[in-house]
Amino acid sequence: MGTDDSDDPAENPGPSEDEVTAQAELSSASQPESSRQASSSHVTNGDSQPDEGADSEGPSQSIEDMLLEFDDQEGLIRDRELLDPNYVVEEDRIVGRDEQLQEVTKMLRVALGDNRPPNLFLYGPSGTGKSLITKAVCHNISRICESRDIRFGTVEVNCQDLDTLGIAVYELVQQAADAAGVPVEVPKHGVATKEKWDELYRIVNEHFDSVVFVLDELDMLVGRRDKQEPAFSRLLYQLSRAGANDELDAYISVVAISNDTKMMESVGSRAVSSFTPEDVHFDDYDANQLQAILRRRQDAFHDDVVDDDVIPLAAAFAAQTHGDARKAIDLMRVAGELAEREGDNRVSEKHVRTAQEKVEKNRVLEVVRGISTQKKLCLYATAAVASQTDGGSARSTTGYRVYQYLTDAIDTDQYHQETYVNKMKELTTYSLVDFERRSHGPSSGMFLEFQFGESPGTILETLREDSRIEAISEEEVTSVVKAQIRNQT
Ligand SMILES: Nc1ncnc2c1ncn2[C@@H]1O[C@H](COP(=O)(O)OP(=O)(O)OP(=O)(O)O)[C@@H](O)[C@H]1O
Repeated sequence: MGTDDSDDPAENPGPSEDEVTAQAELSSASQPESSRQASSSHVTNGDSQPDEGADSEGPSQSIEDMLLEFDDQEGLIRDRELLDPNYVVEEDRIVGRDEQLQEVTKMLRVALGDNRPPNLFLYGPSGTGKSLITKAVCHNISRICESRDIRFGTVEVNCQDLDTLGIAVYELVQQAADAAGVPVEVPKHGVATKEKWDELYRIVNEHFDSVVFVLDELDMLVGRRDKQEPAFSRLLYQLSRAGANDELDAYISVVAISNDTKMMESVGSRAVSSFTPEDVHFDDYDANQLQAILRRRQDAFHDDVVDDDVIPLAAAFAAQTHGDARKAIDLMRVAGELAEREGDNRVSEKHVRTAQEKVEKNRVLEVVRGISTQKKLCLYATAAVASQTDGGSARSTTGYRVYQYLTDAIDTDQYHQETYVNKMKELTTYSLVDFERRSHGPSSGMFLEFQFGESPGTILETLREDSRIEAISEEEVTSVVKAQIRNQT
């Protein structure tokens, strides 16, 4: 292992948080001085009457007055934390995951006896409680270990935004140092990945008897494309091998979490032989389970401000995709915030419906913002087909023909059908689209049938925000799609 994996992202990840903040500051700095003064005088003035000679089109109420008025409003939400998807709720609010709770507890409890727990692979769609169950069990183990004088630590990283193995190892070092309450003694950039591993082993050996490494969204850690083995596979190999060898005195266990049920198929053979996890599967929640999850959080709102049909409707919307509890909770939060903003004194069905549109659009936006133009064209073609079929699904063969039309229309490169299918399959990791392999009888070939998690209309609308796609006539795409659907055998 050398510097080869250190910190150069393989692709340009887009503007960093600092850059975005800097841009925001720049744009406020580039406001004309007069307009900045005008708005600040409103803030400090506190007088709701416009100054004499002031622009009669200006706001009728000062910002300060508005702020104070909002501050006086009671609001409908009393405990926002309960509606925050990153907040780890107490055990009595966890519903419908008894089997998984029992399995994870049974396996990790070994740490209580000062022994090495097994490695685990937790898989299933997003929002099905994988992180929550892991955190809840580790939290309890940690409490009991404290009373038994066992130095137990949980080192948790989310791999979603980690570009390379070097960055991932540094993140582990940082989290381990945080858990131990010590400073990190290796730089983030400019050193070989091996030095970061050594720092990790040093911190773990000096401060812990037992550590559980939780690697959330591990399949997203792909690393540099010129490497034969994905970065997550190399991370698993190194970490689990160190656990079994002399490098570490502490007992370590790795909990790998992924939405991709097939992730283990991409793990290299040497990693498979050292990682050998126990699998725990998390299924989708059905609408009843989602209702039960939401009911246990209803006290996030003040008493008697949530209409009876709000929870069943939010649960039904979330169950439509794949039973994502995060989405159900998000819907409740956004519905509550909308009701508050509109000055309503109850959260009602109408707020949930508006929240559903908003949440759906945000999720699509989040995914769509980060993908290449080619992937956008694949997605647009497939969603355009799905939007015109009764069941809202699209065959890959039909989608590909529409994709060809789109690439011709904007005169850009055209992938082969196989690459189009692979690009679409890659989009399944975001739960935006799912697929099944199908055939239309023994004499016809195989095709994939894509099903959308969000409404195809929302996906199309969002993608049309890209000027290259917007330039393609919507009517023409629709007529091409209809003709291709008619030609399906
Ligand atoms: N069984 C449950 N009971 C109560 N809340 C739940 C349950 N399952 C999930 N949640 C809540 O839903 C949200 C998402 O859960 P979690 O982060 O555990 O999902 P995940 O399966 O790890 O998803 P991802 O793969 O997207 O990270 C969290 O706010 C969590 O508290």
